[in-house]
Amino acid sequence: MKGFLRPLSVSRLGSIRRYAGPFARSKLQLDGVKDVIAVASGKGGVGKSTTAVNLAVALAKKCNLKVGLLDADVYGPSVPMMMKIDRKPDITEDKKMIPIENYGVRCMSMGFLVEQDAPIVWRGPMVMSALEKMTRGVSWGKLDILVVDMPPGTGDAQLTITQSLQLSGAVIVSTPQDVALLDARRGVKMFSKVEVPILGFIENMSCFKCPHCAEPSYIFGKGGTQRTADSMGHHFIGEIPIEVDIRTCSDNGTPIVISSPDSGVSRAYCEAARSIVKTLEELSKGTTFQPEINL
Ligand SMILES: Nc1ncnc2c1ncn2[C@@H]1O[C@H](COP(=O)(O)OP(=O)(O)OP(=O)(O)O)[C@@H](O)[C@H]1O
Repeated sequence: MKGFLRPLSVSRLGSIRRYAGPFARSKLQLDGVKDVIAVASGKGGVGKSTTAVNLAVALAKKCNLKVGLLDADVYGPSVPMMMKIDRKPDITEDKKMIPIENYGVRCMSMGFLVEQDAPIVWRGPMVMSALEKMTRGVSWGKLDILVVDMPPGTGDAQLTITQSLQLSGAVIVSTPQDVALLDARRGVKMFSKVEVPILGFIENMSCFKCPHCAEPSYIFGKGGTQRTADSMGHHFIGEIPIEVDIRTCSDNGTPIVISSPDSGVSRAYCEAARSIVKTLEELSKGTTFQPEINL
């Protein structure tokens, strides 16, 4: 798999010019890292971190890739708990942090650097500097994919990441609920503005299957994410149901892909991981289509 290279159309060049403002600086390519993908959601609490963690583990364990996980959600870092890591990173001689590995994934999170229950009450510039440290200041080593768990929303921190890191693409996570999908659309537009291809949508919490009679309940609505992806001309990667085990495994620090690798949900995460790898390969060969979006 190679880093993403895409010829720019005239209209895309136009949108670059529009955004050649204060953020216009060369994007950081992390040494030895082939692809960097963002896992994002417009709305908070839709399961973006859960998805990022399970995808990262699936990419490492099922696709046999060298994988890193950057928890860029500086205000609410979840990776330390979800990946069961509770120590501080070691530092190299040239003062770079060494990511901490668990379940075959090299992780870095603001949560490694602050006390677990300490509130992170930073203003914009501090967030920017923290993000800078967690990207440029980390010795990632050789990686096939670095998965970035983005902060929710489309504000300063998200823009900084999308404009300073050379992202190969973004995965959009949403529940099927209209209010989440509205924010997901905003997220897609943000990535389009900064020329980051959308790898596809994942629907999280798609339905709840009754453990007694297996009757599905569509708590947040049915099929909304697929419809949104279709309407925007993007790929629908797949759906993950709402299951108690997903939540308990996350809380225990053993992602479900590790604790129940043969479960239907784990298979769904692995399929999603394979689909993402395939799309990255197609993007690197220039054989996939990215729709133009009216911004
Ligand atoms: N498919 C699922 N089934 C059951 N619980 C889930 C599922 N996905 C996520 N959760 C639970 O929902 C809560 C929110 O998930 P998560 O922290 O991944 O969301 P997020 O979008 O990253 O949130 P934030 O906006 O705070 O970053 C967590 O308690 C998580 O364990």
